Amino acid sequence: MPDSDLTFQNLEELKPRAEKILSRQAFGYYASGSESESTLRDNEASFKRYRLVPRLMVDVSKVDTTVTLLGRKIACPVLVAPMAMQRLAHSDGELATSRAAAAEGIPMVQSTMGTVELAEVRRAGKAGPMMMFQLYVFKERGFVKQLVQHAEKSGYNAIVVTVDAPFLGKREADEREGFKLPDHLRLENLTGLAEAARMERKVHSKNKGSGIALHFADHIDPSLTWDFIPWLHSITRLPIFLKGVLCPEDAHMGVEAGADGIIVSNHGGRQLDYAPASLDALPGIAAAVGKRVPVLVDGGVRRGTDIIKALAMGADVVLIGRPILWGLTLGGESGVRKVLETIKKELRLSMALMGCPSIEHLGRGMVIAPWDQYPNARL
Ligand SMILES: Cc1cc2nc3c(=O)[nH]c(=O)nc-3n(C[C@H](O)[C@H](O)[C@H](O)COP(=O)(O)O)c2cc1C
Ligand SMILES: CCCCC(=O)C(=O)O
Repeated sequence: MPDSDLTFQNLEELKPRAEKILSRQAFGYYASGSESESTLRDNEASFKRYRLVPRLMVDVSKVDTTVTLLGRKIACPVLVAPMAMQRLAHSDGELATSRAAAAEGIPMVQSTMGTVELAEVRRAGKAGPMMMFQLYVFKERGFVKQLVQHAEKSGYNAIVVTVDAPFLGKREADEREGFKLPDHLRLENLTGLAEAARMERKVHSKNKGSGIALHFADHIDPSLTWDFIPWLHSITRLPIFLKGVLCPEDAHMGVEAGADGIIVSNHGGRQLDYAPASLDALPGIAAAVGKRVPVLVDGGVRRGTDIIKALAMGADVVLIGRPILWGLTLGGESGVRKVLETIKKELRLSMALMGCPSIEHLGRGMVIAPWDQYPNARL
């Protein structure tokens, strides 16, 4: 597939361009949310509801976007969100994303459901600051143990357990299109295991409806409870982040159960429709966590100003999902690099315009919610 023209101004213009290149099945799988896609739309819409109040007369001749996560310095407070099946977008798939993220000094989170084997993806990103492995919890715990320990040995620096998916959400585009993984691709982390052969058949199955939803229902454990976290700690030394938290009480229970990080997320609007927009859920969760562990957020981050809003409202780092897949579709490694470069540049300029020479200058007072008063407003 020839790489297309990589002149673009911003991340918001990429989706229609990727749609022209991808198959209907692949675009539907990547772009869609669940049911009426209310949460999917609300993720981006929520960022647009908040306003920023710049501060003036601060020396912003130098702007430092770096932050520290798990003791490692990263180029800016951004991670590449875990996303399955990246070879649907480009033949280099996860390898391209991993190289691009490393070159930009940004950590990638690798999905369990990758189409390149996890150790290869880690090797491709060895020049980067770190990588995390996203875990889906299979009913077969022996398999989970093997997967996690393999990720640890391969050099991943943290485990991200996705806790919002006891079943896959009802994604009607996938049902309509009968979404399956094409025959030339494999879920490479699941091969070589007895269990995997049966799973693979399901993912490629000729059954009507979404192949991945069927796979999920068969093999992912919907009985997961908080005692899973101490068990996971018992089989790995890696820090454990929980992804998919939307309720302050769950954030608190997660930290009590031993989580080393909380990711506020509604899975890009792909799980429970009418779940709150991630940004709206964030302040309550940040308050409940109370700086005991890092708080991350994803869903709808498309602009440098979105990163500023999320950080000012209590996040330490954001994750970016779909725009990475659109960049990968357009131009493989170069496409992903351009996406990350673009948002980094926007972040740097907006920080300067906000009067923030470094990330710790960002605070709640700089963001106005629709229900807040403007500073010193006279009614
Ligand atoms: C195509 C696609 C595949 C995804 N696969 C996974 C996955 O394997 N594991 C996971 O925890 N989240 C997965 N997610 C959710 C993302 O990690 C992230 O929460 C979401 O996409 C962020 O929202 P955004 O796309 O609006 O930036 C996936 C999202 C998309 C769009
Ligand atoms: C079977 C792959 C599921 C990946 C996922 O989490 C998603 O599509 O949202």
